[in-house]
Amino acid sequence: MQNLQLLARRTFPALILLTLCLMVAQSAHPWLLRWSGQLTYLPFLAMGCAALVAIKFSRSRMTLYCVLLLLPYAAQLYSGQLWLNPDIVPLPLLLMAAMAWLLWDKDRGFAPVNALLGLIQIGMAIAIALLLYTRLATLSLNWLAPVQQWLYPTYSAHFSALDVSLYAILLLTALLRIGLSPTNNHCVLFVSLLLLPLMQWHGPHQLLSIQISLLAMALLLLLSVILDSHNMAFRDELTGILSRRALMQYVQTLGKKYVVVMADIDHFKSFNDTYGHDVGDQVLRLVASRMTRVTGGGKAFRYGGEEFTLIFPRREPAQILPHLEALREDIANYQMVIRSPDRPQKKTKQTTKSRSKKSSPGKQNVQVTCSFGVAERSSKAGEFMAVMKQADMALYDAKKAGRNCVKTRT
Ligand SMILES: Nc1nc2c(ncn2[C@@H]2O[C@H](COP(=O)(O)OP(=O)(O)OP(=O)(O)O)[C@@H](O)[C@H]2O)c(=O)[nH]1
Repeated sequence: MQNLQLLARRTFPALILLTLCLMVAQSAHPWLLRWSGQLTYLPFLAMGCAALVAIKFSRSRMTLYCVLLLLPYAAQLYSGQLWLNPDIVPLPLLLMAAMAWLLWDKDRGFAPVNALLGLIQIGMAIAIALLLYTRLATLSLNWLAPVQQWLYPTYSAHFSALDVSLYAILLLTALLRIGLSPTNNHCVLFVSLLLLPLMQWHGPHQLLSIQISLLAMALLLLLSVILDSHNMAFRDELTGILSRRALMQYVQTLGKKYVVVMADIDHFKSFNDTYGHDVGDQVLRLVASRMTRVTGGGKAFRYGGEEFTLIFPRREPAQILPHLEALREDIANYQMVIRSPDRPQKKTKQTTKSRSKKSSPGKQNVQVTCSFGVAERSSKAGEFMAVMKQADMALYDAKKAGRNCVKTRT
């Protein structure tokens, strides 16, 4: 479910942009037509820039995608409608097979051996698709009759029923991949795949549509690299929430009134010792996701280790305490379902308040608690670091008071 939400969030804006571009191209506004002659080389330039940035960021797949997307465009410019010749297999379809294959692979970088491996993979994917296509094209595929009927008469000059079926299969495999791993990178690569059927379609203003879509795609590819780099810099890798670096940048924007909360998972060391580091990581992710749901205008960051920082701008401690209590209870009452650790559990003395009970096989329900220390910016503690120190001392008070509670320092 979470994957689907991510997928939709990361794919729809790109799809909408591409659709708008196509609509603009199809409108064939006289102004656009006047400029269309100048657009011939722009897609090469834009995709070339995207490829260079991708190389800089070691995105080997993205670089290959840029090249593969330009191939049918170049073929169209320089050799006419190569793929409409019935003796020749559609080039975009073959390239889509290579791109769908690459989507399942990982970025291999540009070391000569890896680059060679990448090229061999592309060659193999194209060869297999070519073989399949030529074999299937000779068979009588009666079961494709409904597709053929649907194509006739609008699209049959451009796509055979076999083409449409293979495009659909390739798109589904690509969709499955991004469904399983909806990273920014995968989503934008998936959207670029969708341009390939367009390259085979030979309708009105096709060249203009391809040119504008390629320009938009180059922009999207560039944006995805920037977004991913931003995420790497400002999001915590393990939990996905904002990181300490993001916190330090955020505090620059704070006014004169705010509250800082330091939160810490109780007895996390013994939790790690009991269940293993991997389960500890799962718990950190779960606690982090609860922290981000804090109400009352708070913003959550992972400070480091099992410590989190919450910032409440323009608030006083009295205003946020009910929200912190709600968060503390929410975490304490939450039955976290974790995958059982592979390694056998060590018998440890029950110093931890983390309780566990068996649920379904392979899964366990565990509960963890957190302690919170609160401090506000005041004339005594004017600098952010001083306020944070106060919050840290309040956290220490909470630990001393038995944990799973909220303490305030003024
Ligand atoms: N699994 C996992 N453990 C981490 C991570 N970062 C820090 N830790 C562990 O968190 C534990 C922190 O333990 P302590 O600082 O002793 O605190 P505690 O056991 O939570 O005890 P109290 O804070 O006093 O309640 C250490 O065992 C660290 O190894 C992480 O990213 N993943």
